Amino acid sequence: MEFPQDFTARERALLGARFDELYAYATPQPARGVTVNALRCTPEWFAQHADFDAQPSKFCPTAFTTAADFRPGRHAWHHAGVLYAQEPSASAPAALLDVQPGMRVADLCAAPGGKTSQLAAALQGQGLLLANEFVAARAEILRQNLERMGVTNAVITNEDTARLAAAMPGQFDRVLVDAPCSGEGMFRKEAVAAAQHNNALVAHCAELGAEILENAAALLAPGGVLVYSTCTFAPAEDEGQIAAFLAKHPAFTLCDLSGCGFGRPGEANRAPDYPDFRAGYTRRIWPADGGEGHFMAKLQKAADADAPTPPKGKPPKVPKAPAEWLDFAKTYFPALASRPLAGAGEWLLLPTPGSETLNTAKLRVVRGGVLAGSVLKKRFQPAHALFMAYGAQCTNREALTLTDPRTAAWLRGEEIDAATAQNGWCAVLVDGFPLGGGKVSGGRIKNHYPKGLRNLQ
Ligand SMILES: C[S@@+](CC[C@H](N)C(=O)[O-])C[C@H]1O[C@@H](n2cnc3c(N)ncnc32)[C@H](O)[C@@H]1O
Repeated sequence: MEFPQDFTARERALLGARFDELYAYATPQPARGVTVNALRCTPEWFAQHADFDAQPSKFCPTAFTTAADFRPGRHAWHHAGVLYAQEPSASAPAALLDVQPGMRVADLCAAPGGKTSQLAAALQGQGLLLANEFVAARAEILRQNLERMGVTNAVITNEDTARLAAAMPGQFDRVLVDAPCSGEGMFRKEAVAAAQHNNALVAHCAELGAEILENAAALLAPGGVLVYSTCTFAPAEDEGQIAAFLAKHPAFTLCDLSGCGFGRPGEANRAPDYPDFRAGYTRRIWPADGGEGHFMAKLQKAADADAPTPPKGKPPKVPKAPAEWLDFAKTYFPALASRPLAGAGEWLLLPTPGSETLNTAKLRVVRGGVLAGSVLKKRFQPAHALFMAYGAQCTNREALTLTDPRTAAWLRGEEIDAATAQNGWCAVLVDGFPLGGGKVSGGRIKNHYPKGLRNLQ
């Protein structure tokens, strides 16, 4: 691997003879893996039933390494949100945040959503997840991924983190900052990362990361925990960033990650201006450790830190549930019939429970719950998202398996035979995991799997 010159000069100066040891990749090909969605199954169930080679990763209990030529995006379990293609070391930061069901969690740099999916899985559908992405097109990809993973309690925003901090100060128990970075850990995976790399990019990313970290600190409740991560090695974005932040914020303490079971401690000569900084409490994954490269730090806000009063938002108007929805829900999803609905343009939305307590009125909200469907010509037309979130609870189901040829046909967008589903709407499932919905008539299921998501291979 040919590294950029500026990078090699800096790292050789910092590491001396250790450069060749730490930058010797542990695998000949870039590491590949999948992270299992605990909203769908346990890692144990996945390990027993996967029909491809998957070895547990040391970086996170729900992550697995896969063969270099495995294409997760073509697997039916990918479509069913059972797994998320994620380089194994990228699974480490979200797991460090120690998210528990019922918490309020914010992921500030969320797209495409690998770590957000892990946070959602840790919440187990209880509590609230604010998933923010600054770049609009990427926020749309984030939405699609969270829909596929069956996340029911996320509010997805497309915002500058400063606007989030102003609207919701002190509101979150956990905050993840997976900062936009100079990507030195991407050199081997993406040639463009090496081609675009220069010292000015590092300085720009360090500045942006510092801004986002400030806003993350403001969003965090007293006693709350923040994880900051990058996929780069640059001191200004890693140890230097965290040391400078701590020097400015006495209400925060650095948590010791040395017991995390992977990687190596952060390095003091990467924050030389801060002799009191405990660099060894932060964590690095070097190429020699089996990942492409990650840095992470965990910070806790003092329990007696000032708790700002957030500005009050207006409670949203709750429209009367249309009869078409109520009839549909009572027939196919009885547990949802009593849930409040919100309007989203021509669509009806099952709002994220608790989201009314967030002051999002002036924010760009991409999605604040699960799209239920729309009323067309006095008939309720269910959304794909409804089946992906609640398909396993649908009263009318067609159960497929990985080896059933109807599974591939369904994902190609074809009509399939119904073996168990009765006339009307039905959820289609593979191994019990949702693959969208269809409409049964005369023993055939008309395919409503969205065209843009079909697996045409
Ligand atoms: C390292 S990536 C996040 C990867 C993601 N956490 C995951 O696990 O899938 C950093 C993200 O930060 C976003 N970003 C860019 N500028 C930003 C800004 N000013 N504020 C917040 N996020 C920004 C990028 O678009 C990118 O999606």
